[in-house]
Amino acid sequence: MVMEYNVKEVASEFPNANDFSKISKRTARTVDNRDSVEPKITPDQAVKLCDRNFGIGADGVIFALPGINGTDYTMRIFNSDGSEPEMCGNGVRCFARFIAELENLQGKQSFTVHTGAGLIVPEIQEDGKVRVDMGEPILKASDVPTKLPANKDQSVVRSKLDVDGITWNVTCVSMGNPHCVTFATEASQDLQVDELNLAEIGPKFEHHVMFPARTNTEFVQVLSPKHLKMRVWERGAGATLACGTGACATVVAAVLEGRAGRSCTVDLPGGPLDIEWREEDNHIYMTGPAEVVFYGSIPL
Ligand SMILES: N[C@H](CCC[C@H](N)C(=O)O)C(=O)O
Repeated sequence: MVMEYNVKEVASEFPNANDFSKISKRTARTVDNRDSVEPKITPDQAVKLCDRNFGIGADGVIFALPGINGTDYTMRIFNSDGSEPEMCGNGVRCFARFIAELENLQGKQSFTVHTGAGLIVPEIQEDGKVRVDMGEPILKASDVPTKLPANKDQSVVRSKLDVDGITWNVTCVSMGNPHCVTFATEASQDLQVDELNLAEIGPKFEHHVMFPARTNTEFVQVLSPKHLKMRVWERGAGATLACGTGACATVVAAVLEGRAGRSCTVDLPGGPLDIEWREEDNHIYMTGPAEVVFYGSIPL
């Protein structure tokens, strides 16, 4: 027997199930899961929710669960293909805004959130933007993970990667989830990111044998040492309009390759993010918007 649930009923069933969308143009649905340690919808249902033709449409589904080991909350994510990543940078800004709405909090707020990438601390600022302590980047090749041989200490920096006959220069960074960042191919030292066919090359990076957990891939153009332009093909979601962990990985890669400073604005198709890789604590801080733009419903 198929249990037909209209998402509104699901919402009424879970009175706080809500839809937070278009966070920095990365759309995410956030589910109030504070009363249960297991996600209230399955990965298959998340795929249905995310479907842009027969569902509401999103890049992923985020769950606000009870905290672990003293954190305020736990965040879990299902990508639009149903896979579960360790972390979602734009998603954690959705999460913070969602919690503030649920708990009717006003003004400056910060939360401790347990994630697959460890402790993450989003803070809603007076101007409404959300600043997130994204923790430290993970650079050890085997921890990204990548099978590419380390070529700078234990990390992969501006290394060669053959993708379907084209040699790309890549730097590999984990923000809890894997990222392959490229600024150039052997033949073209400066990418014109708007000219790239992401649908064609994205999956070849995502499923490349050198990335045993698949990878998110960022294609980057350096506009200045403080200003980068990036397009992303996301693991489990495809081409999205923004990727928070990807923007953080991009700045780390730019610093490691000597292309930019530690504080940059990263322009994504969905809007800019301000990223700082702070030398004092080696943490990365991401600042960007978070807003509700529409609600939807779907029978599950
Ligand atoms: N697709 C990503 C998860 C979402 C991360 C990204 N959208 C972000 O905002 O950080 C992955 O599988 O690692």
